[in-house]
Amino acid sequence: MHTLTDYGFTDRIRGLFSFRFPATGTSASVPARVIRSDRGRVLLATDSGPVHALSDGAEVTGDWVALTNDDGAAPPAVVGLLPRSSTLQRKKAHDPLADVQVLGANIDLVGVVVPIDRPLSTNRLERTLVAAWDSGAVPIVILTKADLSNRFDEVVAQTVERARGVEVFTTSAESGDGLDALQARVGTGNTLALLGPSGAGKSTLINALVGSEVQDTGDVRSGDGKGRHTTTSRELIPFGNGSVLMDTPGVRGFALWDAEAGLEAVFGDIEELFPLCRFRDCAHDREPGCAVQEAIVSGNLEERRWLSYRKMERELASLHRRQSVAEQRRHARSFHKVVKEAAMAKDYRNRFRED
Ligand SMILES: Nc1nc2c(ncn2[C@@H]2O[C@H](COP(=O)(O)OP(=O)(O)OP(=O)(O)O)[C@@H](O)[C@H]2O)c(=O)[nH]1
Ligand SMILES: [Zn+2]
Repeated sequence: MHTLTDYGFTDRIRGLFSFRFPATGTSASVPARVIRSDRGRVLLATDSGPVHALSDGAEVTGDWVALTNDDGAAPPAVVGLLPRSSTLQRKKAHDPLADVQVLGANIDLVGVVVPIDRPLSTNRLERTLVAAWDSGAVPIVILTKADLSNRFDEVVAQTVERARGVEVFTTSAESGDGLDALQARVGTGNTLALLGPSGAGKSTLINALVGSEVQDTGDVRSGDGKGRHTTTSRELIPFGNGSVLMDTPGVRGFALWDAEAGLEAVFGDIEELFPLCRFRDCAHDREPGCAVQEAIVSGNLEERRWLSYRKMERELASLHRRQSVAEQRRHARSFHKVVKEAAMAKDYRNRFRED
C-alpha cells in the first residue's frame, strides 16, 4: 500500500498542513491528497490508503486537503484546502467568456511531450511552454520515441533551440534510453505532469517510468483500429522517491486548447508539410522548395484549404490580442465559422478520395 509520502508528502507540505490546520483538543484532521475529483466526491490518498470523501467540489487532482478524522463515525469529508504551489489552468480560446478551468494543482514539473518523429511546430511549442511557465511549475521538454528517428541529432538541436533555455530530455520507451536521466531530474517528492498531443507517447512513457502496465496504450485500441481507448487508470501515480505522475484527461489534452485542437484535427495534414520545406523559416509563399506550394501545384492540397488555414491562423492571433469583450465575441463567432467550413471541406475531400 502506498503511503502519503509516496504521493509527494514532503516536509514542506507537513509544515504547511500543521500551520494551517493545527490540532486542537476536540477536532483533528489528517492530510490527504486528491487523486481524482468528481462532482462533490473525491478519491484521496491518505496514510491509511485510498479514501472516498465528500467535498464541496472545489478540489482538483493534486490538491492537498484536510480530511475529518472521525474514526468512521460519519462519512469522511474534506474540511480544508492547502494553498496551491502551482495551478495548470485553461481558458477556452474560442470562448473568451468561459470560466477559467483548473486542471491540476501542485505540479512541480510540466513535461511537454514531443514525439521525435513528428516534432511540434515552433509556434505550438512556444505557446505550450508559456502556458507551462504560467502555471507556476517548471517546464521541461521530453522528446519521445528517440529510437524512431534517423535525424536524431538534427531534431534534438532544433528542439533545444526552439525551447529557449528549457531543458530538453530525449527518451525511448522502446530501448529504455534516457529514462534514468529523466527520473533523476524529477527527483524526490516532486509531481510531474505530461502534456502532449495524442499519440505522442505519454502512456508508454508513464508505463516505462512506473515499471508496470498502469496505462492503456495505443497498442490496445479496439478492433477496427479507430476506437479511441480510454485511460482507465489512476490519475495520480506514485513512481518511487515520492515522485508522482499526474495524468488526468484534462491535463493530457491541455497542450491543445480547444481552438488549437480544432486546428490540428482539421489542418494536421497541412502542418505536416512544413518540415518538408527547403527553408526552416519558410513563409510558404514564394520561397523556392516550399512543400506547401508544391502540394498545391501538384493537386495534393486544395488551395482553398490552404487559404482557410492562413485565415484561421490570423483569427487565432488576433483573438489572443483582443481586449474588448464584444470584439472577443465577434471573433469567436467568425473563428467557429472558419473551423466549420474547413472541416466540411476536408470531409468532402476525404469522401471523394475513398470512392
Ligand atoms: N518505437 C517507439 N514507439 C513508441 C515509443 N513510445 C510510444 N510509442 C508508440 O507510439 C504510439 C502512441 O503511444 P501512446 O503512449 O499511446 O501515446 P499517448 O501520448 O499516450 O496518446 P494518447 O493516449 O492518445 O494521449 C503507440 O503505438 C506506442 O507503442 C517509443 O519510445 N518508441
Ligand atoms: Zn514552405
